[in-house]
Amino acid sequence: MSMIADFYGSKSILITGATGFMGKVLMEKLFRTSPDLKVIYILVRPKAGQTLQQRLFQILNSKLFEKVKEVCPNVHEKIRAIYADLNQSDLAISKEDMEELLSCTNIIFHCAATVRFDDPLRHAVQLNVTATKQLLFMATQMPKLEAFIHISTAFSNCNLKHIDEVIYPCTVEPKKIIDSMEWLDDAIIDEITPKLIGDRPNTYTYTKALGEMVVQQESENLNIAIIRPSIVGATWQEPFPGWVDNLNGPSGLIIATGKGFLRSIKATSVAVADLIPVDTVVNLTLAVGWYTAVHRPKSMLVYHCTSGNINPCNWGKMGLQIMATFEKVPFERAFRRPNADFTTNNFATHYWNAVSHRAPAIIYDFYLRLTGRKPRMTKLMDRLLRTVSMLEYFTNRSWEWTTYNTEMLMSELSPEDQRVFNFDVRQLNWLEYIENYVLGVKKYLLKEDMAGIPKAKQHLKRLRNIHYLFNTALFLIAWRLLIARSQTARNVWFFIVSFCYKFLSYFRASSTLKV
Ligand SMILES: CCCCCCCCCCCCCCCC(=O)SCCNC(=O)CCNC(=O)[C@H](O)C(C)(C)COP(=O)(O)OP(=O)(O)OC[C@H]1O[C@@H](n2cnc3c(N)ncnc32)[C@H](O)[C@@H]1OP(=O)(O)O
Ligand SMILES: NC(=O)C1=CN([C@@H]2O[C@H](COP(=O)(O)OP(=O)(O)OC[C@H]3O[C@@H](n4cnc5c(N)ncnc54)[C@H](OP(=O)(O)O)[C@@H]3O)[C@@H](O)[C@H]2O)C=CC1
Repeated sequence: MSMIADFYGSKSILITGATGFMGKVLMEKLFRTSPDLKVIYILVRPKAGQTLQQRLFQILNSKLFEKVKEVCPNVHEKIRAIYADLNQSDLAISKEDMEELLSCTNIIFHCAATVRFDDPLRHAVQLNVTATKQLLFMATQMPKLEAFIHISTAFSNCNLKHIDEVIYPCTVEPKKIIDSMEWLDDAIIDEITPKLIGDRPNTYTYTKALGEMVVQQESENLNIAIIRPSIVGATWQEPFPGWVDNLNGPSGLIIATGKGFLRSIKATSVAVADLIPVDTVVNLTLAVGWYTAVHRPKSMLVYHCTSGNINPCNWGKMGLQIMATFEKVPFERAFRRPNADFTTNNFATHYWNAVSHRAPAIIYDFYLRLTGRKPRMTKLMDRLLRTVSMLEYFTNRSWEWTTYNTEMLMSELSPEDQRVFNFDVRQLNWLEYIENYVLGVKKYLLKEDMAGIPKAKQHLKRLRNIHYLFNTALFLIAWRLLIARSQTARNVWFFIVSFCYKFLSYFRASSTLKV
């Protein structure tokens, strides 16, 4: 019997960010392992013309929830979508909903955040700091609350090389930052942002660090824990391998590479690619929720959910495996043949961006224009290169995260819980995981059918022939230009042409003789 599953069996759980990548997997696992749980409250906002109920319907009817429907047929009755907007200072929760949340909630999983690297500081502070503070304030008024689990990121202190499971203070207090956002105008905020974020690469990592400080300062008598995952990737095992539903982290780059848009990136092959499967993060999160509520540690614990220190994989190995999978299962309608060159050199990066990325995009747009269509490739390429440049910080460094608390927790679990809520990444086979990841991207993100693989392979062969033809034409043009200027080149050219001519004449003569 799983103690963790049993624990959640009778609880009312509040999840923020339930419509996000991690939130969906968290809900799925909760329902699958504890189908008797009382209720899951999810804080949702309407989005893209969809109401709360439509969004919920879409999630529950997705492939991810297929197994849940078997073990918990009345799952829709156990989810309560509550209107909330974390962009608003009071979270915009109605009075009635607030009363229900305050009186019933047993556990909170706070996953909502803006994960955009370049969000304006004001917005990132609102989502990742102020909303967290507001939620903590709500938590202090919940008489039945047993644990508050805050999802942060392993990169909140990416300005350090060695990171322990402790909160590192930022130079300016979160309270001061929150207050200043109220009276500073956008232009001034933009101006001071680089000074505030200091040696962190973006507003995301900075505001997640501020969020951790808020959690520490506002915890009062709450039972709180913080989880810091590294780069969250597709599912490893549960509910099935390779599930992914957004372009963040490596997923977008896998598409860009597989479709042949991106052929070279600035990355250090030997740097650790600290990926962690989303189901591993979810298993740790649920185990932490149980441990925090039942064992009530004296101080707030931080748990690192990383892979690099115990089962490292580097970008080089990852790139090779991604490419090997493209050979077996290519993506459909690729723009160019996939290629993944990793370079650390700035000059080489600029060179490849010009030759391998921008030039083909310009040529393709020229072709689109000639055929009366709207050019779009240059714009897409600019966006892609911007995204890649933002990820460069993470593909050219390695970090050391200690995982004492995570290991301690593993030793506290029963063998059954270690199996059902497995977060031991030592068992992860990277080659298998990456292959499933690429397959998952193809199936669940690109919605491509496996039956289209022969056609995709044929398309790649055609692209290879076009590539050869293009290179030959380019060589001949260059050569023609050269012989116009150099006597030696001209002599060599005439020698080759006369040689070919003689060879062809001999061939023709000998075949006439045979007849
Ligand atoms: C061989 C291969 C090696 C693989 C090698 C992998 C290295 C991978 C390192 C990861 C390292 C993370 C380490 C931190 C881990 C955390 O803790 S953070 C959580 C993860 N967060 C992220 O990854 C967020 C990154 N993304 C962003 O911040 C924003 O999307 C960007 C990059 C600033 C782009 O902003 P934008 O130009 O306004 O674009 P946005 O509106 O978001 O989207 C525009 C278009 O680009 C597309 N797009 C968005 N993001 C992406 C993307 N990542 N890729 C492609 N297209 C994208 C959108 O679908 C959209 O397309 P359309 O709908 O217009 O057709
Ligand atoms: N993905 C990763 O690589 C990593 C993620 N993390 C952390 O994990 C957590 C979850 O990330 P992930 O699932 O990947 O992120 P997603 O971007 O997929 O999900 C973010 C969630 O937050 C919600 N949200 C954002 N703004 C608001 C708002 N104004 N009001 C209400 N809800 C809002 C989103 O709702 P909506 O659907 O309406 O937009 C969505 O449900 C975050 O805290 C992140 O910092 C940590 C390390 C790595």
